[in-house]
Amino acid sequence: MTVEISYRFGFDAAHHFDHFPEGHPNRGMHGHSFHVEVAIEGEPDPATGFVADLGDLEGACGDLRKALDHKVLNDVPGLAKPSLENISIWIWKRLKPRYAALSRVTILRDSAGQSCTYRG
Ligand SMILES: Nc1nc2c(c(=O)[nH]1)N=C([C@H](O)[C@H](O)COP(=O)(O)OP(=O)(O)OP(=O)(O)O)CN2
Ligand SMILES: [Zn+2]
Repeated sequence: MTVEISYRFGFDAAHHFDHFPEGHPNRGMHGHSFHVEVAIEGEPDPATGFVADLGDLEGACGDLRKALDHKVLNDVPGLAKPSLENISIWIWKRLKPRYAALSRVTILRDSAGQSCTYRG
């Protein structure tokens, strides 16, 4: 029986988008609060009952949070264009080698009702 487990974390960060015209609020440096939900799908291991250890996943996400929180996202290596789309892909690339059964990375900007999901 396949189940999906997930872990959610938040971070606050700044970014800017150079493709918007001069004077547009998205062109200048501005900040957001983001939430990220990562999901792993699979069958529970009969020996443990776990698909993956959520404590271990929390640790892996903590490292990513450290790389993003209170940063200018454009300056984070690999995130020159820090859209929701590219942030979700950036997180996927860093978790997938450790979690082969990673099924989804969703990033949400709750305050604006916006989200993006990457499934590989
Ligand atoms: N497809 C995408 N479109 C846009 C993205 C994106 O990541 N993918 N991002 C933006 C900007 O980040 C923009 O700053 C979002 O602004 P807005 O929609 O006005 O949201 P708020 O400023 O209200 O968000 P708060 O965090 O509540 O301040 C634009 N388009
Ligand atoms: Zn923005």
